Amino acid sequence: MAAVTYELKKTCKQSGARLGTIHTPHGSIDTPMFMPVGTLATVKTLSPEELEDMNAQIILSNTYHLWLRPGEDIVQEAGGLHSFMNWDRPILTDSGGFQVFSLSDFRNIKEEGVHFRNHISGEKLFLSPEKAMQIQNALGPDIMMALDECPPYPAEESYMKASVERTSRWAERCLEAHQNKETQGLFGIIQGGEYEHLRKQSADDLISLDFPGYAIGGLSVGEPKDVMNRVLEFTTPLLPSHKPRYLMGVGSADSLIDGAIRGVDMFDCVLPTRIARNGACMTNHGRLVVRNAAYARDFSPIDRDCNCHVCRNYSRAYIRHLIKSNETFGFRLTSYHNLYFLLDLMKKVREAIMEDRLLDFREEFFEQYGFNRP
Ligand SMILES: C=CCOC(=O)Nc1nc2cc3[nH]c(NC)nc3cc2c(=O)[nH]1
Repeated sequence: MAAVTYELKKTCKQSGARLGTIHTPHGSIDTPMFMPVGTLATVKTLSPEELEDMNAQIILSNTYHLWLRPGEDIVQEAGGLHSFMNWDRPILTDSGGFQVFSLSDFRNIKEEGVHFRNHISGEKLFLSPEKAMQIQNALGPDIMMALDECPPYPAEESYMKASVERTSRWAERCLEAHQNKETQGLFGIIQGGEYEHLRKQSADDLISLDFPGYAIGGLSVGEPKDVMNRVLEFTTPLLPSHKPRYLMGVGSADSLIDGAIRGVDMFDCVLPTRIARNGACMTNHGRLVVRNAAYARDFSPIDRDCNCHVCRNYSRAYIRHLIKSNETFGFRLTSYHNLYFLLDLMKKVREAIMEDRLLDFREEFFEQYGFNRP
């Protein structure tokens, strides 16, 4: 029995969107869905109980970061990530190092793997497909990601072609090195940049390896949104409809809706918790920077149309005061609200697909949120 399976439940009549359920050893996940990011085995400032309260179905953690701190051996001795962080729902690990790999000064990609610097100590490190699998097998997530190269944007077509071919060879090496096939699913990552024929080549290579799910990589790396949407338009149809599709690193409200419309099932992004720590909040009426002086005497909730615990119990004035005072509780309140907002948005997206009205929902949401119309 495969560790991770996907059940396609309904295809939207208005668009390429679909409803499904991903079954994993730690539970099932209704899609399309958003994954809160817990880089160092914690979704910053929030407890597992709070994540369950807001109906987070799955969270993401980072291979590279946990390899460095505390080390996958310690997590393994704790019984794996679920025991270590007291989270008994599904977990997905990605590299989390794509910034390090692509941005670090000393970064050298060879056939055997990637050489780069530890972003904390500066010491030289080496990560191969086999090492990435050994770390993830030790961490014990329900879904692991094959090691790939995420080229910078833009990239020369010749560079991208060579990179896609190496990523396909690395994907095969990851499959060979995979130890716990019965309890951990391994997803392949499609690359190819904005080149349609390279996306096809990458998809064909990885589909032939029969992964239980596929990620669309190489996006949300600085390209304009219309480029991302165009790449999704011709890439998602290349992927099997009976397997999940995961768009890596995407998490703004408009991109989640536009990705779902194009057939994406899974999303992750640090955006909601990262901007929260800067005192910025996602609301149904656009972004609200609650630390601004304008809110000093504003005793209304962050978002009058949000039903979360924070919006029902705390005011903008109070949260602004905490953020300005650098009070941890302030960051907890903005982080809780932002994650709730995106998880609730994906619930509304699933409902809209069920009622075959996702494009209408997009119009309404974009209008209310103030996104410039297409
Ligand atoms: C164990 C190794 C598993 O390898 C990976 O996780 N690889 C990988 N991660 C990404 C992360 C991204 N975040 C964004 N934007 C914020 N774009 C991303 C693109 C990629 C990508 O193309 N590949």
